[in-house]
Amino acid sequence: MSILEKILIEKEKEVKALINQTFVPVEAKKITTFKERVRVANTMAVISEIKRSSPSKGEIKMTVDPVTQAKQYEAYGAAAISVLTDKPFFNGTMDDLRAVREAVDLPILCKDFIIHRIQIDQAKAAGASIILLIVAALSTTDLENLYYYARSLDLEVLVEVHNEEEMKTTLQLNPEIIGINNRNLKTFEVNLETTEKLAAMLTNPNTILISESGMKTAADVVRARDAGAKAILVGETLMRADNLEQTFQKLKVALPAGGAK
Ligand SMILES: O=P(O)(O)OC[C@@H](O)[C@@H](O)c1c[nH]c2ccccc12
Repeated sequence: MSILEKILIEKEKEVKALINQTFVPVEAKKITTFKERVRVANTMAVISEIKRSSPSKGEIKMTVDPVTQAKQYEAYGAAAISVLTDKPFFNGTMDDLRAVREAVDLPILCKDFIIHRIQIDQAKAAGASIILLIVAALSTTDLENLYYYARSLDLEVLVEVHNEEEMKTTLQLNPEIIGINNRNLKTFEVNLETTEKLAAMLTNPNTILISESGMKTAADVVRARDAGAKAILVGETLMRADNLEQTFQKLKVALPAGGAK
């Protein structure tokens, strides 16, 4: 059984426990959307992730304080913050997201494996403004239903793909934001060529393309940029950075002039 299959079994259980629960919403904040931030940016937008551990890397930084980390991300110019909220495999919690929401004024991505509307309700109540839909984890019908449900709640949606077939499915939906995950969630293998290969399939020039996972050096980011990415999603490199300010400087490469739409 692949790790993704194992995770999805756990998610089914979590969803059962969530059904019929109501969630107390955090106080509303007026936040500039991720899409708008990307539109005006002239450097690569960095979605900066809070990730204590992962199935592929084990412990990354178990002692991290999500609020302190998020405030630093904001200070050094993150475009959005991604908070892993999955507990069994990534040691995150929805309370992390809630705390980060109160501490910063950036868009927040709820990084989880969403298979049911109730998780979207929960993420929204905790203060997420972006949710993730992983195409590999969903049937086409569920993908569509969850996508339109999230949009109806005014959430931004990051649709994540890893191969050509998933990209084809996603293009039917024509979402505003597509993330290409360089990491295969079934084997954990990371290959930056994935972004280059799948970006070439994009048809709508207004789609915001995000290259996800495995970004370490400025050269990696330049590759993603040259493939058309306007944003990168970075976890481990930021979590392990000794000097976050310098790391952000390195990752925020210039975008081509007039490239930002
Ligand atoms: O730590 P990295 O290699 O910078 O990766 C960040 C992010 O892309 C990765 O955490 C991720 C991408 N898609 C996911 C889906 C579920 C869990 C995690 C992920």
